[in-house]
Amino acid sequence: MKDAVRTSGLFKRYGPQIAVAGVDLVVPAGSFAGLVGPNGAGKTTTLSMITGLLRPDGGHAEIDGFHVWRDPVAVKARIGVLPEGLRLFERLSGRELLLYNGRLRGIPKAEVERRATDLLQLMDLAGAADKLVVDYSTGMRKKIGLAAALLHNPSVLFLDEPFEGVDPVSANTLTEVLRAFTASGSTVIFSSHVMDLVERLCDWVSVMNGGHIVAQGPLERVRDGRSLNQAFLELVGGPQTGGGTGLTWLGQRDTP
Ligand SMILES: Nc1ncnc2c1ncn2[C@@H]1O[C@H](COP(=O)(O)OP(=O)(O)OP(=O)(O)O)[C@@H](O)[C@H]1O
Repeated sequence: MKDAVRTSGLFKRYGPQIAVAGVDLVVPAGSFAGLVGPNGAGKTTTLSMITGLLRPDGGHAEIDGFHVWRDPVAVKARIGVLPEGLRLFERLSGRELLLYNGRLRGIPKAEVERRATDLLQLMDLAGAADKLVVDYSTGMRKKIGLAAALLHNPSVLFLDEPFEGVDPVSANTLTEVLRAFTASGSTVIFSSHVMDLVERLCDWVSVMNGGHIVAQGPLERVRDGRSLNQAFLELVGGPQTGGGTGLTWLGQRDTP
């Protein structure tokens, strides 16, 4: 199977802090892939380097066989990105935001209008299409961000924590959209801390810890007969507290 994403020795350092320590990430085309890891594992830094938002200090990354830093235009035409801390044009309405993004991507006006209407409908945002983005809720922002990332029909979609702050109904809508997207042969890669969600959605998992990939492959192989949560805890090694929190004062009350 062709790989949608392949990195080799990807490396990034911030001063003395090594954020990504030589990552070989592989995601086969058509996968619904989860990138998981504890806080500070290097997930966002890795995704930023693969999507061309951050220049690596070493190693390289390919998308659909195109080199991210040598062939940025070909890569950017193929990817959709929903980054962490999404910045949107707040003074545009949801519809205007999509039309603007589509025109920037070079899609003819009539076609952008058709796609924008379809996506607003699908994301349950048709009623808020003419409302300014600044007045959108967190979940609505995620949905319009995802619509903008899908508008040009990318072959690989990168999502950093797409379900954070999203209510269960909207999460269900996002899930259905993403499932339909991968069913058509496209690839989704998303970072998440929610193991149940990754276990439910993904057929491929990469686990990061301390800037390294510590496990990677089909979900069943990474789980290896355990729940993904258990596998994750064993792989990244939870804190050794002997079963307690060590906070002997927590919950203590002086009796009057
Ligand atoms: N701009 C920056 N300057 C300095 N250090 C940074 C910067 N960005 C990230 N780091 C450091 O790099 C490491 C990896 O961070 P990163 O945000 O990639 O982790 P993450 O896995 O996405 O974490 P989380 O799950 O908490 O979002 C962390 O130790 C972080 O402090």
